[in-house]
Amino acid sequence: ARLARGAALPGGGPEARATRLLLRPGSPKASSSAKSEIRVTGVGDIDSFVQRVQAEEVSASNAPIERLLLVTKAQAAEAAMRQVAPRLQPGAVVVLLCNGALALQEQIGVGGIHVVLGLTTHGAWSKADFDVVHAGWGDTRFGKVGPIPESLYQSTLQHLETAGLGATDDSDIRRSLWLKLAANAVINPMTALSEKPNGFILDSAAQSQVQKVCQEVADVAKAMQDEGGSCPSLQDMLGFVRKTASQTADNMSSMLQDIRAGRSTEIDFINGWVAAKALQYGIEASENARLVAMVKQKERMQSSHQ
Ligand SMILES: CC(C)(CO)[C@@H](O)C(=O)[O-]
Repeated sequence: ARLARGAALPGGGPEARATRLLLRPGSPKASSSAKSEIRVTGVGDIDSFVQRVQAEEVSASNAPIERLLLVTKAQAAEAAMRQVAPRLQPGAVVVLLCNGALALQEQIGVGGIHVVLGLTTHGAWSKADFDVVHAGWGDTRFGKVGPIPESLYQSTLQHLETAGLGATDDSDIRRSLWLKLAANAVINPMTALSEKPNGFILDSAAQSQVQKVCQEVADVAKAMQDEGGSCPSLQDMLGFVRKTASQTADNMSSMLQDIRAGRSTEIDFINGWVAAKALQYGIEASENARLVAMVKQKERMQSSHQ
């Protein structure tokens, strides 16, 4: 197996290591009979497996939380943090593994906790509740963004490894998050608007728009360089965007999935954040702003048809 899964863990067995999945209050998933496992079906040579979980509403318990992996949609992250905040132990570690992590990091402020930022470029979609298709192989990495005791950080990485997420430590996570933001700023709105899989952005007809969006993201990254981390160049961003699109060529981006399901999208935390930062720094970002307007218009049209 390319990833070590909970089911294969030594000592304690899968039961002892089941991941606790906290669902939002009133989630219909909490009453599902399938809630003790997540079935993951790999496409092509990607492994299929079953991950044991213990799913319950966040309000079902007051048990203190020492380590939290936040994997909500970007627009749901702030509310989720408010719901778990009373349970977070002083010195707890919150690992943010959401699209738009650079934007969220500014928004999510709970005193007395350590934040670790993560990113993943794996392509996946949900067939049904607790039933996921792993459609494109990618990379998952984590990094420190503030002071955190080294032993606590290392043990958090160990937990993430044990849970099967891989534990690549990225010493320049902000740089990697800028690359990921460029991939999301290009792939997500362009595939949502064209209703095509991720490979669409590799078409020659898409190149001038890809270039414009990346140029604006690179300009904002450069302007914000003083806020920490090194800054990827435009060429680095273009290379990363194309690599991600070819690794996940047949996958439907999360934004296209949201549009098709009549849900709100993460556009405000991706292109919307780039456009807002550009305004703040007096930089031109009209292509990102245009994509925000078009995706919002499509969101409204789709939700009125649901
Ligand atoms: C990497 C990515 C673009 C793959 O589809 C994913 O982050 C997504 O869909 O949001």
